Amino acid sequence: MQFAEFAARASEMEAEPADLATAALVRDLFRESGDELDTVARFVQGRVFPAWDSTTLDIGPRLLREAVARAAGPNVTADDVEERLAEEGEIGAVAAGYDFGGQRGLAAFGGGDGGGGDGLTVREVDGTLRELAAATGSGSEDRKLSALFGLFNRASPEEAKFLARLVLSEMRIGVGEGTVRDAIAEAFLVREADGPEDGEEEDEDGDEDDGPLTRAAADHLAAVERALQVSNDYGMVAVTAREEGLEGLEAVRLEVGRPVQAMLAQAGTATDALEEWGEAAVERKFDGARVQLHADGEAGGKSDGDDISVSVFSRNMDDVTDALPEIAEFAAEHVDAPVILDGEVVAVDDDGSPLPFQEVLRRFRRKHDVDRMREEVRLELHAFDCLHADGEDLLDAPVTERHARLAEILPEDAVSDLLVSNDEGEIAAFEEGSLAAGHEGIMLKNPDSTYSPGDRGKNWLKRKPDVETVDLVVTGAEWGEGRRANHLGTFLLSARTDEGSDGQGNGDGYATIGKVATGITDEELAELSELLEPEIVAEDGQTVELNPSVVFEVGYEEIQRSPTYSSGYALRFPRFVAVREDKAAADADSLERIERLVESQ
Ligand SMILES: Nc1ncnc2c1ncn2[C@@H]1O[C@H](COP(=O)(O)OP(=O)(O)OP(=O)(O)O)[C@@H](O)[C@H]1O
Repeated sequence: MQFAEFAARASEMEAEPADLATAALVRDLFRESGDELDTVARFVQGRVFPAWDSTTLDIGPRLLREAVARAAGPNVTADDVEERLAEEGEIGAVAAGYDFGGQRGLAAFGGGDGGGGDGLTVREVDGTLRELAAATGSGSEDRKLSALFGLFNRASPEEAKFLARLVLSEMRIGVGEGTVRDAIAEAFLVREADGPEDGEEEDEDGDEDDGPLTRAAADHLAAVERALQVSNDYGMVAVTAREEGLEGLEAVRLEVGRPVQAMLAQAGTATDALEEWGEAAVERKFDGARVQLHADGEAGGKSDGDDISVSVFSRNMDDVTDALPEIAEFAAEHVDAPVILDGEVVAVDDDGSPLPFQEVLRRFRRKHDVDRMREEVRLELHAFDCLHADGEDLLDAPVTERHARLAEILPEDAVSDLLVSNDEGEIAAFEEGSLAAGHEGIMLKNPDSTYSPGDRGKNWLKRKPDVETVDLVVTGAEWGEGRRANHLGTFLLSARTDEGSDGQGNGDGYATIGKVATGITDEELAELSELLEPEIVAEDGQTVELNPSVVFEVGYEEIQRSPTYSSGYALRFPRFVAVREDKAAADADSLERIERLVESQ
């Protein structure tokens, strides 16, 4: 498929306000994507790699601006691009405003169709971006720049628009995960289930989708959803649906080495839990960072441990194996068959008492000096779930069975204690013991519930007595003054507003709610500046606008209604607690949660 064709379809999606009609456009695109279906299914979501793969292009807005400037011709500088960005508000529109094709190079000799002359293909764009992601070490920035320049130089304005957005992983075409899921089902499954559809073309206004789904259609949608949950690979699932239908989708299994999304919790109490389920599976809530352990070994047989290879993934499915060698070593030592385990890594002091979770995050971030850090911050694994053991997927097994499998795999002190009880008093005593031991609180789980990846449902409740903090996205900042002049000093915080819509953070997905400047040491300020500077999208005097990517945990005294910020709320006495390295912008707290917090004040 020509990239120009893909860009034209993306433009149609961008112009289409109705979700159903957008899904129909995606469906049609998928049906016509041929060999490039897997890539197209990722591109529509602004992804080059599958969701489980933590490889990134590692191209910040600054590098992209430079590439755009270079392709736009000798008279255009990165500063000019930045200026236009301040006017247009987003890089796709800026890129579409330059006439790359006519400038120079191959395109000038190609067909005279405004720059798409020597036809970029979807495959070629994908290949180049993948190569560019693999570039590391000295000179890699230059190589990235020239590879990007090469792409833009051959792009028409429409192609440039979506290329720029793809590079920043933000397509802004209203296509979220749900849309892609529906489009896969509709493109390759639902039609069969609903019987032959002669007048398909006439149905394109989306009317056909208005009625309730037929049973078969609902089952097909569920099969796609399930395959996606298990694999986190939209490209592979689309191709499987097309090539192997329902049966193929049902055969998609967990794979050791391919992380799945973590199951999440809501806040709740023992009373809530017992009312709902009759009894609860209660565990300590460890105050650390979530990890998923994948150990590969000989299925079915006890190996001697030498041929076990272990990967450790963070809550965002980033590979953190190298930063946490002792966790991988621990697993390699104890595991002798393929497993996928879920748990929490906690930092402990010399007596084994838990330290605040910020200490763990210092380890997660670490790329250099891992050995020294290993001495400084001791880590312990507390595993609480088992998703796969020895060739068997356990997602559909109940909590109690999964826990029992876990207890067979790891030594007792690495496995969370589990109390199954219907007695509030007994649960309260367990909670007290948990807090006395320095843990954060307790987790209450529905003993019969299955493991639903990525779901913040009602089957896991968390209970912690501490004052609430909120996790907010940093969307802006101000340069400091005096001795802090070289650092970003005051940070603008936003809550997510996209919950339930396209889930992608597209468009105006964030609403401001306050600024934080206190609670930050000089050393932290320097680190924060380093972290945030590459995310600067626009600057105006002291103020900078940031690409929403870094999440702060922030304490506060109260949340008030306020016209100052776009959320309609303001944090009173906000205090920086930590960077939530384990969270992406999409995991930050939503405005809906803020509203709930306001109600409960
Ligand atoms: N026994 C346990 N079972 C499940 N999760 C646990 C347990 N102990 C600690 N946790 C941690 O608690 C989290 C559950 O809360 P939630 O899903 O809301 O994540 P979160 O947003 O990181 O919350 P928090 O900031 O409260 O840790 C899990 O992600 C996990 O990191």
